[in-house]
Amino acid sequence: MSSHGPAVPLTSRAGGALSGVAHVPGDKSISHRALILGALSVGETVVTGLLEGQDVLDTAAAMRALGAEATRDDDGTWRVHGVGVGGFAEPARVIDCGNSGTGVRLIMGAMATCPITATFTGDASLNKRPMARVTDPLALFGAQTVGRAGGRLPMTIRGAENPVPVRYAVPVPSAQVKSAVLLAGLNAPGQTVVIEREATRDHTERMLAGFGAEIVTEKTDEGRVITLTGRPELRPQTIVVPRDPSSAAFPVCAALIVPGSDVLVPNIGLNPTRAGLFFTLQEMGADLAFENMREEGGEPVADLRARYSPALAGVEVPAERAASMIDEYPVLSVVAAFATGKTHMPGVKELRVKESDRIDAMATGLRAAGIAVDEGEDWWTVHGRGHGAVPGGVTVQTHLDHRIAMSFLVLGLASTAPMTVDDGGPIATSFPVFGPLMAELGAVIEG
Ligand SMILES: O=C(O)C1=C[C@@H](OP(=O)(O)O)[C@@H](O)[C@H](O)C1
Ligand SMILES: C=C(OP(=O)(O)O)C(=O)O
Repeated sequence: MSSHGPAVPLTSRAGGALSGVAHVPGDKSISHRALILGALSVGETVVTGLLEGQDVLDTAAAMRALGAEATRDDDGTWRVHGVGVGGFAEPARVIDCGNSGTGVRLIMGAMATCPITATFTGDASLNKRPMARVTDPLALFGAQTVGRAGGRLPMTIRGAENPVPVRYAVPVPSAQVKSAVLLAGLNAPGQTVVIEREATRDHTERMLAGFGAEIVTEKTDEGRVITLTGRPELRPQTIVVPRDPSSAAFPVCAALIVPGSDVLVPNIGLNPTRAGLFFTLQEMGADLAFENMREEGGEPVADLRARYSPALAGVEVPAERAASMIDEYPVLSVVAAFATGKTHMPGVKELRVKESDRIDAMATGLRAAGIAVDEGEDWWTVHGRGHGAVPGGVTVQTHLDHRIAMSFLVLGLASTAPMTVDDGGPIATSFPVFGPLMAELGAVIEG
């Protein structure tokens, strides 16, 4: 949906220890992919634990617009009746992906090798984000695109009538670009090869294999070389979506900085291509444990236990870890404010093209809250003040960015004075139960 109604200011304040069990919702990345691959298989895919955030609901609506069925049972189970690889129907209306880069980029990939035309749009944030990174490789398959200047939405894609397979080295570390190319490759006869220098989240590869596609990943000097054989018959699956590590990050980080806290966040997906934040927090001295490590539905899963950590210290976050924690830098920068010393975060240019320019949004808000931040095009450094020494006491702008909103609300739970965000509405895109879940732990967040 392109807009979420009037702005919803929210204020958080220090109100005592956080404790209890936080059941965060399903993984956003896996939820999008479950709907899209379900729509591309023949028969019924059953999904439990799907994230019912607006980003994913917009992808479900898009799958319906393209001819698949996607329905929800009363108990929250989702059923997708797919149309098969290459079977998408031409949508009668513009496809509105709301706030979701993942949704629009993966769907553009999936339709680009079908002989249909579709027009995509999004909200004010999504319509500013770069799409050429996806439409450039899609053109190699034979798709044609007309969009706004700079490769921005709204944008119309005419899918290739006779798609050809592609060999493509992804120029930026992006799972969305990699996934768009692989999904386009599904309906191209022959082998599509995607090469990525830095490993990004591999849910598309894992799930394609689960649906029965022939897909092989080799580690070479060039990086990861992923080869997909086109035109498979995808077999419908039963998918149990693990809980989202990117959402778990918020109660975990809050527990580390609020004195006396002890929080358990169960069943969190810990795919190594997603878990970088938790290792970084441990390096900073966080009291964070992975309990009950196991494998569920092809993904590693654990229960996270986070306790107040009075002696956090700033660290150098290795640039090569960036892709595995790219969405977690905003909340890491909040923890860094409560640590002593500098936390330096290099190799993070991609943060500038998310729902907002996340380096700019966080640096501006942190400075207003009394924390020194240095920044360059692809790095930033937070100068921590330590526990009890973060002033807060300001209103910050969230720029239609859910992670900026949640990060500053976490900061306000431990700063000297309360923090207000101008608009908490976008939180519903990825973590619709953030407010009640944090309240249940004892957090004071008021509208
Ligand atoms: O593939 C995905 O599900 C995602 C990939 C990442 O984006 P990029 O591919 O742009 O890095 C991430 O920021 C986003 O939240 C989800
Ligand atoms: C970057 C994000 O999402 P997307 O790119 O799907 O909008 C995010 O959820 O932090």
